[in-house]
Amino acid sequence: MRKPPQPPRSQAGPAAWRRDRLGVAVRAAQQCGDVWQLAPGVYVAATAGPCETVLRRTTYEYETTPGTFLPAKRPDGSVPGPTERAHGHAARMRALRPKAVAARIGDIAPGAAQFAADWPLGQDLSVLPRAQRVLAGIGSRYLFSGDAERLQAAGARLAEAREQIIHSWPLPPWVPTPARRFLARQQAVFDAELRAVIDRRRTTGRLGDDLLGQMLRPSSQYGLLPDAAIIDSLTGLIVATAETPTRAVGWILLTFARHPRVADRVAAEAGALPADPHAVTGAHLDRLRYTQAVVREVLRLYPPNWLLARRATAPAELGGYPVEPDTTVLVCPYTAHRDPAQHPDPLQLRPERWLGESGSLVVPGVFLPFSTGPRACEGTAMALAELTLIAAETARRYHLSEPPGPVPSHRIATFGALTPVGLRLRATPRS
Ligand code: HEM
Repeated sequence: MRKPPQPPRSQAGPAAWRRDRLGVAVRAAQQCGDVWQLAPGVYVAATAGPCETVLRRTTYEYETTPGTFLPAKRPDGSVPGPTERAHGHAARMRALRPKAVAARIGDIAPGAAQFAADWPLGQDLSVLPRAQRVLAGIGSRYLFSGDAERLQAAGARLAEAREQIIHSWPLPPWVPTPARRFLARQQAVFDAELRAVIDRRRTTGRLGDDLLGQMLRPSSQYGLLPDAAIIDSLTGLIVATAETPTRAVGWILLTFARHPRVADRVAAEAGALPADPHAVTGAHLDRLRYTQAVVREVLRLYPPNWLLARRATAPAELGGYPVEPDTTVLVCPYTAHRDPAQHPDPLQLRPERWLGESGSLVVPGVFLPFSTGPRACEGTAMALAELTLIAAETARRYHLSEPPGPVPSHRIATFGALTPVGLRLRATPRS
């Protein structure tokens, strides 16, 4: 059977992969083209066409692998059926679709402004932990409004437990490692807190207009969503609202430090935002066109999920090669985004490529930071809104710079994500 090309072992064997995954992926895409083989039974989709095919055919010929936000299987081994999945998706999207997000900008903007306003001056600040705290706060408010405080602490511990699992050694699933026991304990605490909130809202009849409220409402098509599905969804969402956007904030702020002229233009545009963040509306956000272009350009260059994993469930074809069931297919937005056929001068930061002649936003080529197809990111609109506001509020207050001296401001980690680990930046007030 015809197989995709495999780069020489010295360049892409297990040792090279462990040392420098990103470098291996970039070189292999240059040498081998659209689809290449990392190991027997592990294919990598490197360019736009194959990446989009795999993502769009997920749930048909491919499935997501465990570890993504909404697991295929519950911890008790039960599997939500297709109707329950569709129902859960519809309930979440009632609160996450672009119009719903635009209507709740007033819940997002104060957190974004606070992130900027509270930046401690005169020191090299460790950016990611602070961004994570603020994003977790914005996320919890969006999910739980008045109950946010109660659930945020348990949610943060759950996210921490999940992080430990991602970075622990991959032992068979039945081994009760300390990290797995910690995760199970934190999941139980979060479940109990959330159940208490759900019970209270049902008893009082005040379901709420937040995401939880949308999930508690019956749908005309499906009726009431089972509690297990609500808890699953909110477990995934509480992690999703803080985890990936934190990395994106890191890349955006690092970009400001390295491209001061881009930051200046964002700052000028942000001057039109109301001084009171509670007064910010969807219309204000819409007008931040250049800032939105910068956010997209940074996500193109540094997709926080640079490699997405799928498993073939049925015979398929990819880039002219047959794919057998059980093959792992890795989708690489990082190399797809840096293909000159999609984005000319792909290594250059050029926010203007996202702006059409009339200044409106356009999509100039492949753009997969949020994936695409049936399992694409449900939080795209919310993420773009909060990243745009955090970028605008920070740039309008400060010049950012990397600490001087021989120590790098961050190191790039690519284990399950593309992260500027340990990123430190210094802020100097504008004017
Ligand atoms: C910069 C910010 C974000 C990025 C880059 C991002 C990216 C992604 C990507 C690539 C996936 C697909 C993962 C895969 O296919 O394996 C995904 C899934 C998901 N994201 Fe996001 N995300 C972001 C923020 C958010 C936010 C703020 C939320 C919630 C409000 C969210 C909710 C979800 C959910 C629920 C899924 C799972 C969808 C499913 O499995 O059907 N994400 N995200």
